[in-house]
Amino acid sequence: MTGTSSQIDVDGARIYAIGMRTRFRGITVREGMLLEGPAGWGEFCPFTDYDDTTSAAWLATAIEQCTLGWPAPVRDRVPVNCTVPALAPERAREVAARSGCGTAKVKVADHPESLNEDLARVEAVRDALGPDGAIRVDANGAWDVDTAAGHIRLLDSAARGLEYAEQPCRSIEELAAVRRRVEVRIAADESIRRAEDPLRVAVAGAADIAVLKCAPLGGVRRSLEVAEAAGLPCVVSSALETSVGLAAQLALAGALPELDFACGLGTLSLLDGDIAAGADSLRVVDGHLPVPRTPPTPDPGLLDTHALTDPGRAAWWRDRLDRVLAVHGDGR
Ligand SMILES: O=C(O)CCC(=O)C1=CC=C[C@@H](O)[C@@H]1C(=O)O
Ligand SMILES: [Mg+2]
Repeated sequence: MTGTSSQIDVDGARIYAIGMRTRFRGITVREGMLLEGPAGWGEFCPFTDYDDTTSAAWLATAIEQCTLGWPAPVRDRVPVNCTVPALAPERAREVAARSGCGTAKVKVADHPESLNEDLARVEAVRDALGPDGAIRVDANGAWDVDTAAGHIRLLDSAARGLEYAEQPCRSIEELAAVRRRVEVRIAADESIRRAEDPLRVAVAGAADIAVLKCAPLGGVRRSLEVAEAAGLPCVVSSALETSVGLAAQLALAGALPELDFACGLGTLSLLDGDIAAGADSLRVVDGHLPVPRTPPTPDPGLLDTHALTDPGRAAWWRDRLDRVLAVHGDGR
């Protein structure tokens, strides 16, 4: 079941540009579009380097949100991790300590010579969380198998125990090889969201945990199907959305039958502002986020504050939406 794009107010789409507090994934300004439909607002924010075919899944997620809403959740709130970008140890310690989260995801392998910085960062985060905290690392596919096996062992001792290592290498075959060589659990992220067939990860024995992001998978309903077919414990993780798009990710986390790990959804703090206000703004409290039943409504003042004003960029987004609507093609 999907809604149709003909129900969206394309001309009324709003475009935002919000600065990042720390450069993340090479991004310093996050841009995206907010679309209104009969069920509320949805967010269309594929990263600017994604092509139209890849972006069609992001549009399907926004269309689901603003035309249909989501399946009923089985929980009211979700534990979340704090996300620690590739920062110096002092800043990393502060981010983890201030977050109020018992779990931290630490970015590693930011550049080829990063090992010593990575080790110092996870030590600092362990210091901030104390012995009961959980630490996971994310290498975004940067290592080859030998490097991954070596670095994961060293990071595991520096962290005094890693909860898991996310996407140490690029390919499914490499993930499977690393998984055979280390004791630490392996989570697949890009291997699931960029795959033609996300289920190959489980079949190939490449991961212990599946990271799900509903925007690249094409919506909450589709992600629930992937979770069921994968048969792995799942972690829902954000795509750096405002609260409007984060709400869909939380709807997914809220509807998963089992949720054994904290989710990577505490990312609003990486942005220098939000589009939703008050209780609609999904800021972490006591290491948790609520599961919204309906999409948050953008705040009119914040839509103006964060409106993308560069006419060239605005035209680029409007053209992109038109092209991706054509790819999505549901009879509009
Ligand atoms: O999972 C988290 O803690 C935060 C989200 C996060 O890390 C990511 C969001 C968006 C793009 C990705 O490069 C990145 C990831 O790899 O998981
Ligand atoms: Mg990841």
